[in-house]
Amino acid sequence: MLALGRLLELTLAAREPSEKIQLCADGTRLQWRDEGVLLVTPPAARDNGCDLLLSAGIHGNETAPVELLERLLHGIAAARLRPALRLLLVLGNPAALRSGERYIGYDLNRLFNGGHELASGPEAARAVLLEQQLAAFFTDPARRRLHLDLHTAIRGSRIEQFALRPAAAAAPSPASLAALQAAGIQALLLHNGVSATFSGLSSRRFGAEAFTLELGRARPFGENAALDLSRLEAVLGALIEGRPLPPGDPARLQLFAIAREVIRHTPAFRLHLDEAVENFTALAPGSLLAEDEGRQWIVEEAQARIVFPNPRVALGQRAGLIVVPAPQS
Ligand SMILES: O=C(O)CCC(=O)N[C@@H](CCC(=O)O)C(=O)O
Ligand SMILES: [Zn+2]
Repeated sequence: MLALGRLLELTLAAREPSEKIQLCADGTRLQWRDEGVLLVTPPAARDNGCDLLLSAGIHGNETAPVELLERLLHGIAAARLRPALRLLLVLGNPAALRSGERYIGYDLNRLFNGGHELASGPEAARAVLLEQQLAAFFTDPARRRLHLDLHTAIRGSRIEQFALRPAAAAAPSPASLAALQAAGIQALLLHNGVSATFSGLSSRRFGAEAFTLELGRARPFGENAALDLSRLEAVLGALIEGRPLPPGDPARLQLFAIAREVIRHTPAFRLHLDEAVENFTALAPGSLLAEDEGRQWIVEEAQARIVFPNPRVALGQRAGLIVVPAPQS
């Protein structure tokens, strides 16, 4: 195995490779760009004009997607997978991956699109570095730009695998929706405001078609055997090699809009949901969902469901999303 094929091992050990550039047997070039950031360039004759950013580990306790990227990279390094596009692989938060925590000081996925200006410490520095890496990767406006940021969720979910799309000028393309469905994604949540997330950055600043994928529940390294990511792996393998993707049916994706964000403003914040309540659980109309000093969140929306309920977020951060079904376009 080429040393640069061991991106995860190097990153977890906080080691830099002695050689920063290596060639795979099929002519693919691997370049270590920085800690946890690897650029994969195909031979020019195979390049199909697409720039694909695949990221995982933006949250350090979300390991299944990191293991998935590692498997893909091993395939590339061994020339079993022959890339036909430029690919940037990013392990988002190396320090948090080493400690197995969601984050060290600040949630990295709230620090993009200018969010780092109010923060400090390892995540603020990492957000700046990742923005620079994206600026160096997405340079040619003539190339197709895609970003999939892979996550797992803190809680169980009535819909196990789903995607979130940052607000963007253009509606998601039918081809992308078909690809998501083929990859095992069952639902899509459409953000409606500026997101300080990594996918929000690639969408807003670099015009990439970007999605955050939620791929089951967050567990430590080595404990992900029960999670089946084989459909996503097949789609990513085909995308990387420029092969036709497995067929998918966009009509089978459930669409949701974000009706309201519940924000924890003060230490007095209370969320009136049991710890066992799963993502996409229905919320009873008229019920008191949360309260904070002088504020109440009462469920007003028909067919509302809760996603990412978390009363322990930092002050000023999102403690849950109230989502509602959106019309299929
Ligand atoms: O399970 C949870 O509460 C959070 C899981 C997670 O990390 N989700 C992402 C979603 C990002 C987006 O809205 O695109 C996050 O909270 O950063
Ligand atoms: Zn996450």
